Amino acid sequence: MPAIIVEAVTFALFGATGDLSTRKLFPALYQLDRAGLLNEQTRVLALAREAAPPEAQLARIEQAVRARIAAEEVDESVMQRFIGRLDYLAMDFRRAEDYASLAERVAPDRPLIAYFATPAAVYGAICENLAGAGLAEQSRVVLEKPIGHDLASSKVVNEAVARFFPETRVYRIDHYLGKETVQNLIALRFANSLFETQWDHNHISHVEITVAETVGIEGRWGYFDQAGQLRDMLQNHLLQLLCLTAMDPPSDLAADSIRDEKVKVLKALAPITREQISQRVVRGQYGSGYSGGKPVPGYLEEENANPESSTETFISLRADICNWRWAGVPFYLRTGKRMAQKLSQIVIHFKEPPFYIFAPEQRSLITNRLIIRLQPQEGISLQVMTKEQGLDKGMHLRSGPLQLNFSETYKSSRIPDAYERLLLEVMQGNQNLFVRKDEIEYAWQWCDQLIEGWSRLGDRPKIYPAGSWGPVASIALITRDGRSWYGDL
Ligand SMILES: NC(=O)C1=CN([C@@H]2O[C@H](COP(=O)(O)OP(=O)(O)OC[C@H]3O[C@@H](n4cnc5c(N)ncnc54)[C@H](OP(=O)(O)O)[C@@H]3O)[C@@H](O)[C@H]2O)C=CC1
Ligand SMILES: O=C1O[C@H](COP(=O)(O)O)[C@@H](O)[C@H](O)[C@H]1O
Repeated sequence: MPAIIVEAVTFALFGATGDLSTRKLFPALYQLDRAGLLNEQTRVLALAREAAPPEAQLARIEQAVRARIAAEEVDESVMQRFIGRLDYLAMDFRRAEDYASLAERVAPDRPLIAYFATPAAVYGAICENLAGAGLAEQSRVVLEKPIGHDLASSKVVNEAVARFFPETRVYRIDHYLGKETVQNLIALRFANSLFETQWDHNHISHVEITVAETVGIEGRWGYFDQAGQLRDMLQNHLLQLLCLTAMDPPSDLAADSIRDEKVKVLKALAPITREQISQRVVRGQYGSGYSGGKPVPGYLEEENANPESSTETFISLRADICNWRWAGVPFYLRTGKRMAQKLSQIVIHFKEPPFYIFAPEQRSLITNRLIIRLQPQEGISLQVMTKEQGLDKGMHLRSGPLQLNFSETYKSSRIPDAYERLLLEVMQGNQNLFVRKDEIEYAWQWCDQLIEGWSRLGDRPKIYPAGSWGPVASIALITRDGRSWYGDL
């Protein structure tokens, strides 16, 4: 029996035939049902434009769920219960008159969770039409990223939503915040005095945040080419990871206490001037190469590609946080598609001890690092120095890990997908893992200066082979500071 009691809601999924709903949201809802975390009375309304018979749509959803969960996770009785909660309604989200049929299906006495798995351009119309149908008061709205493509356009989206919904009922998704290991950052930092007392410029020399993917752009060229890796990944996921790593301790776990601290970090990010861009930021684009041992095309050779595109599929940069805690501690961020390995990790590099007493030739060995692995093999590893074993060894140092691999250590618990956690939090009315309007806007403000700098400089991305760690210039970026990216093979 689950310890959590979740109230009954009507869950309206706008964009139910889309990629995100099919691959992530319906499977996540099924998993919540399987875990006993959907109230018996909860109903799911699948909404999209396609005028297919509801039975056909429900069969399609069932098929999609089965295809995306492990065989041992298919429980036929849960599947029947889950499908029994669903209803499909064909509507055009921009047409106010289509909302009358929606309103008939919404229980008046329960929260309505309106999840917008549609392009952001439709968010404003959905909000207005929900309000027009008298559904706004009971609704929590969930907005998918990206919110806009720069500061100005994100304000337009946020303002369109704010006309009908107060911030306390707006849930902006950044799915990285739903990942177990990302939430663990809060536990690691603030439930262990061991780390928090070391968490500043006195003890830490630099921090690396890597989110490397092996996938290319493939069928998503149209969307991705308008965005690029800065907008698709850095503006949201990497800056959120930076905030959670760098923020001061919140006074409690209330959503706004955490979000206030994250905003302070974003406000303290040093601008990167046009003169600094070439030294501090590297843009890359993958050329042809190998992925998983197979040859793969370059970005410009993907289906429907514009061969002139200068959109980046990789970015690395050095960020500096201008505050007391982080003065002089660079944060090196990098993220890219078609890289050598799928790997998301935060590496905290601690400073050398203040006085050195061991053999001089061993000095370069001395290093303490905390590695927070988000994916794959979620876990935490602390590299510490010890003495080599044996009578013949003398005081020879070696570096070894204190390791916590979550799936090995906590064998009984499956690691839930980020969307399962986030859907559950919305149903509970908890905004901790969602991004507030000002966070989005400060993050855009910082990214806009980079976009503007590149455009003024006429910067073109540097080509890197698919299956590598990005352009050589990215290695130079960190080597210039006498450091190297941790763990690149
Ligand atoms: N796919 C992903 O992995 C991720 C997606 N996102 C975000 O999630 C959102 C959805 O993305 P994705 O699923 O890929 O997009 P899709 O284009 O695959 O799906 C969009 C859905 O919205 C429906 N829709 C759009 N406009 C209307 C309308 N006026 N009336 C009725 N239905 C409409 C579409 O129906 P129809 O086909 O009939 O147009 C479709 O069901 C986007 O904001 C995206 O940025 C964020 C992170 C990852
Ligand atoms: O938001 C996005 O995230 C995915 C990567 O997510 P992950 O959970 O697999 O790390 C990325 O591929 C996609 O381009 C981006 O829109």
